[in-house]
Amino acid sequence: MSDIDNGRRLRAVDDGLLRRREAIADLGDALRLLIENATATEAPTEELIRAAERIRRAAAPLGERVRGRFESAAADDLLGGVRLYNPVTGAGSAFAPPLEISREDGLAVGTCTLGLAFEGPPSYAHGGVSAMLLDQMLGYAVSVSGHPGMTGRLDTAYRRPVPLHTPLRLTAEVAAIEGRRVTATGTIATADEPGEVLVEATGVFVALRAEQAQRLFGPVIGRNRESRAG
Ligand SMILES: CCCCCCCCCC(=O)SCCNC(=O)CCNC(=O)[C@H](O)C(C)(C)COP(=O)(O)OP(=O)(O)OC[C@H]1O[C@@H](n2cnc3c(N)ncnc32)[C@H](O)[C@@H]1OP(=O)(O)O
Repeated sequence: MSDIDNGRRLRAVDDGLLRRREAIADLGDALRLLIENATATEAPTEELIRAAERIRRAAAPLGERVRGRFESAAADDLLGGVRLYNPVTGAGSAFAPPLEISREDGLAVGTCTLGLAFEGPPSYAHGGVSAMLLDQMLGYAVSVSGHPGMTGRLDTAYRRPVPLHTPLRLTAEVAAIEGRRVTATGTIATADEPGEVLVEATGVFVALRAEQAQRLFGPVIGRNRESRAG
């Protein structure tokens, strides 16, 4: 194959992957709308019955070709950090708020707005959801510090309830690196009052030894490499 043909082939692969990722994000948006509306709805009972039937019909074709536990999604790039179905940040996840994270002067900063699907105490976020957001924020800060690890411990202090339907601002940063242990801290506040901390967390992340990483993730990473090569 000539270089030109090869270049065209690679561009076609890139265009196909890009299109699939956009389609996954669009499906994720539709699912998140469905979940929020299904949680907030006060529509008549007959409408709920019809909706359940329509949703089952829409889900069926998606279930015809599915991946197993040890296969990463075709549109993901595990080693490149692209995880479209991450339950906190994934654009394709029906479950994710989704949380968007960026870096500002060495600080990880996250933004999201939680809907009624995340309600714990009436009109406020469930405490487990706050812990989930902070686990991701701290894990991100630890990962971009160049010392990735798994959460060994996550301590959360709930100072004030986290309001729903309110833009939130989250932060995280690495506080200490001691051998395989990395300690990170983070906060949740509203975007309007970033100085008033609603929830704060301290997490200890532990870097895996090579044999641990191989034992836990070997089957998935091996398949990911094979599919990239193919
Ligand atoms: C851009 C990408 C962003 C990605 C963000 C992802 C965020 C999400 C992250 C997660 O949610 S990870 C999933 C939840 N976590 C787990 O499932 C971890 C389950 N636990 C384990 O697999 C093991 O317990 C663990 C790997 C954490 C530690 O086991 P080891 O056998 O390697 O620990 P070891 O006993 O050798 O201890 C190593 C060091 O870590 C310390 N350590 C271990 N477990 C600890 C713990 N739980 N708390 C505090 N320190 C801990 C331990 O004291 C020791 O410190 P020193 O080296 O200073 O002596």
